[in-house]
Formats: sequence, structure tokens, C-alpha cells
Amino acid sequence: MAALGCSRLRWALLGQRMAGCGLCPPGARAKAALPTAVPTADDPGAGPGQPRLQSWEQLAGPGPLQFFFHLFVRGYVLHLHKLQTLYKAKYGPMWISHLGPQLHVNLASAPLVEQVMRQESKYPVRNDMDLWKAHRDLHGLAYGPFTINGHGWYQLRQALNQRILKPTEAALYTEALNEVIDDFLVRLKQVRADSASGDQVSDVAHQLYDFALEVICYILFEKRVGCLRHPIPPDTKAFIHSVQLMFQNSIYVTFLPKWTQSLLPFWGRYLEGWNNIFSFGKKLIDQKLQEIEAQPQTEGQTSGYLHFLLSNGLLSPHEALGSLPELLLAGVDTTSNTLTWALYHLSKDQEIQKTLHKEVVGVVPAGQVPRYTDFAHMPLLRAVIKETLRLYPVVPVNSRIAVEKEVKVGGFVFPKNTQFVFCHYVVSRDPSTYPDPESFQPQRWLRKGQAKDSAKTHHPFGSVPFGYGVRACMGRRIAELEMHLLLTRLIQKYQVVLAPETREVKDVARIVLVPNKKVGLRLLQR
Ligand code: HEM
Repeated sequence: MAALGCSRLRWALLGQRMAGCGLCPPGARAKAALPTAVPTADDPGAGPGQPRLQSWEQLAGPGPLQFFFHLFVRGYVLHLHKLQTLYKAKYGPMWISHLGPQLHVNLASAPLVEQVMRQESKYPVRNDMDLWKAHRDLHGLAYGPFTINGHGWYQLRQALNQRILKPTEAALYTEALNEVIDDFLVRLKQVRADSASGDQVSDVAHQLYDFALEVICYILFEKRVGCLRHPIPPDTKAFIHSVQLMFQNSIYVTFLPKWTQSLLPFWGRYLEGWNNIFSFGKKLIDQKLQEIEAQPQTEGQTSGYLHFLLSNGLLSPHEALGSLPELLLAGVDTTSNTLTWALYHLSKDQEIQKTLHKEVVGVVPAGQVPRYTDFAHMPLLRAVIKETLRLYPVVPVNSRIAVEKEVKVGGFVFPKNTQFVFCHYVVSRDPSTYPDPESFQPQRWLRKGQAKDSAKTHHPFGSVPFGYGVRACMGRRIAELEMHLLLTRLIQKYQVVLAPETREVKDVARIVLVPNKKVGLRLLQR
């Protein structure tokens, strides 16, 4: 299980991303350094009295061999976010790369990201997700929210958005979340008791992974799958293994040519991983259908997410099977890693932790369970999560393909089908938006009067960890609630101290930013 924390979603997405960042078609190599080409980063260009829009061909960028050298010889393959910092220093906030006919425009400043996001079409396209689609096509499965595009995506989101998108809808799951948190606290107590010092958790990310998986299964399927039990039930263990299998093999199937699929074991393992993930989902969906048949929902009764979608005819079982596994995958690494980073920083800054503890117990005294409405009175707690996501945007690199029309950005014009790559990690550590950007300062998110050094207003696109617009994260409100509820309970109960052997932890970009080693914490009972 511990090793699981280092694979999953990020590998597949890494594959998708890297597939688009390499080879340049002949004659389309970068030509000029950006500083002379872009009038100003904030300037969309070509307005009245402004300089004429320039062609993207004027933009600079790394050549294919150089990119390959950086990734595989210099070892940036797990540090793509750092490579982008390097490229920004060299080429400025906008540079290009290519794969065959696909033009990639990398954007590394908040105003440039804003310009593209604000020109988004009705049906935004993130990327093509070919590898994921290949599995669905092979088995006649429906596409889910990550894999589907166009009008079909829009219709699917119309259905899936219900009962999850709004904060008040997410709040309906508070009781379920608190139930899992109760069990998680029992598990932590046991883990601490089993440690040599009697208070240590040696791999926090691993514990939080189990917690997040239990949470998301309970919310989606109203089913406890036993991630926090000992031993974990075989079905759930097999599911966890399958996620690992699928993601680990994604990296190989992305880079190896198609003709190797029948010769080498990776493609078969990749498909096997997906098949088991879908079998797990199918079993839960079938159980839910039987429950609905046996006991239809009565009026006024609050049901779980899947129950609601199926019993209201918003999704057919076939559509549910296409979507739910994708939601499951999206809901685990994201929250578990964010919580890990938040606890790591709180353990390193005891002053902030002390202030946070004061805020938390002032609203929810020790022994009491927080409710959704409590967080309106906990600005520092919310700021801790915001600051964590600024430093470690779970998706450090995201993208949009302009499928409908040409797009004007930073004084340049880009043809239809250009892929824009948002370098969120670089953007959210930009010193011009966030002074002293490498340091953990939740206070920078507090409004005037809430902190001594009141922060100036940040650029609205400086940190957008949940994305933007109609294609933004569906699970944002659930994720925030889950993280707020758990952090409150932990801070109420424990003083969090870094385990001596952990020392400095660095981030590794396996698409999701994960710690480069186990994060050990001592949880001292208050
Ligand atoms: C800390 C927690 C999380 C973060 C930071 C996060 C971040 C993101 C980001 C950046 C995107 C891409 C948005 C875009 O392209 O504009 C996304 C998409 C998505 N997220 Fe999350 N996410 C989190 C938790 C969750 C959870 C708990 C769920 C499930 C309930 C979830 C479900 C999804 C889905 C289904 C999409 C695809 C939406 C679409 O393409 O229409 N996420 N998330």
C-alpha cells in the first residue's frame, strides 16, 4: 500500500502530457527569445493602437532533443514542474513545443493563463486521453468525465454536477465524512500505539490514502469498503492493487510503439488493471441497483450520490459505470496528498499551528464534531488549505485545446487546435504575485483585519488549484469539506510534530505532486 502513494493517476496523465511535448516538425523550430516577442504578459495585443499580432512561429522553446535530454539524462522526468521553472527563466512566460502537428504553448504567468481561460469555449477540451479511451473502446464502456469531450461531455456534466458541485450540496455528506473520520482517528490511535515512541505515524501519506479512498467510496456508493479495517477485505485490496497496476504500466504503454503491445507484457497489465477497476465499480453499482429496486428512496430522504443519480434517471447504469471509476480515481490522491503537505508544513511551523489550534477550538471545542457551517468562522484553517494548494497544486500542469477557433494570447495569434499548457506550479510560485513564494504563509490569504500583515489582493489566476470554468473540478466542494473536517479533528486532538528522521521533504511531480519520501509525524495528544 505504501508504494501506491507513488503511482496511480499521475503516471497516466504524465504520459498524456509528455506525449505532447516532444518532437518538432521540420522547419517549425523555435526562432526568437520571448522577451522581445511578447509586448507584456498582460497584454492580449492587437487592440486599437496596439502592435500587430505576431505569429506563434516567432516564439522560442526547447527543441525535441534538448527536451529529451532534460527529461531522461538530466532526470527532469519526475521534476517537470522544475523544468518549467528553468524554461521560464530561459524563454520567458510563454514558450512552445511540438509533437507532430500538435502545437503546445506553455504558459507560466497568471495574466497569460487568465487570457486563455477567459477565451474558453462552451465545451472545453483538456486533452485527448487516448490511452484511457482505448480501454473503454475495447470493452464497449461509456466514457466518463475525464475521457468524454464535446456535447456529450456537457450533457454528462449536467447530470454529474447535481448533488456535488455546490457547497450546500457537498454539505449533505458531512455526516458520512464524519463517520469515516471517527474510524480514521481510531486507526491513527492504533498506529501511534504500535510505534516505538507510542505517538508516531511513520507514513502519513499512506494512512491518508486509505482514508481518502474510504471517504470517496462511501460518498459515491454509500458503501464502506473497509480501507480502514485490519485486514483490508480482499476485494478492496485487489482494487487498490489494480489502480497501481494500471498506472504503473501506463508509463510504458505511453512511450512504447503500438506494435509492441502484443509482444510485451505492459499493455496486457494496463488493461487488466482497468478491467479490475471497472469490475469493482460494477459490483458496487449492481448492489446499488438492487437496493434501489428493493427499497426505493422515500421523499425527503437524503441518499448517496450514485443512488441519487440512478434513482432520478440522471444516469443509466451503463453511463454510471463509465463515470464512477473516474471519479473514484480523481478523489483519492488529490485530497490525501494535500492533507499530507498541510500537516507537514504545520509540523514545521509550530507558531502557525498554535494559532490554528486556538482558532479551531474557539469554534469547535475539543470533543465536539465540526459541522459545515463552522468553517465560515475558521479563516486560518481555510487559508492553510489554500496555501498548501498554492505551494503544491495537485495538478501542477493542466491544459486546454482550443478546438473551436484561433486564440489570441500575449500579442500572438494561435491556430485552432493549439494545445495550451498551464504551468500552474510555476505560476503559483511567482514572486510578483506571492512575495517570498517558497515559504508557507497561510496568513497571506487572510483578509484585512484577520491578520497583522494583511495580504494585498492576489491575481485571481495566480493560484487556481481546482481549475477554472465549466470544466473545473467537480469534486472541489467535497474535497474542501473533507480536508477541513479532518484537519479540524486532528488539530483539536493532537499537536503535530515532524518525526526526527523525516527532515526536509521535497516534491516530486508524478503529475500529482507527492513527497519524495515518507512523511513521518509525531501526533502528541493535547
Ligand atoms: C484537493 C483536491 C482536488 C484538487 C486540487 C482537484 C483538482 C482538479 C483539477 C485541477 C481538475 C482539472 C480542472 C480543469 O481542467 O479546469 C480536476 C478535474 C476533476 N476533478 Fe478534481 N481535484 C480534487 C479533488 C477531487 C475529488 C474529491 C473528486 C471527486 C469527487 C474530483 C473529481 C474531478 C473530476 C471528475 C474532474 C474532471 C472534470 C471534467 O473534466 O469535467 N476531484 N480536479
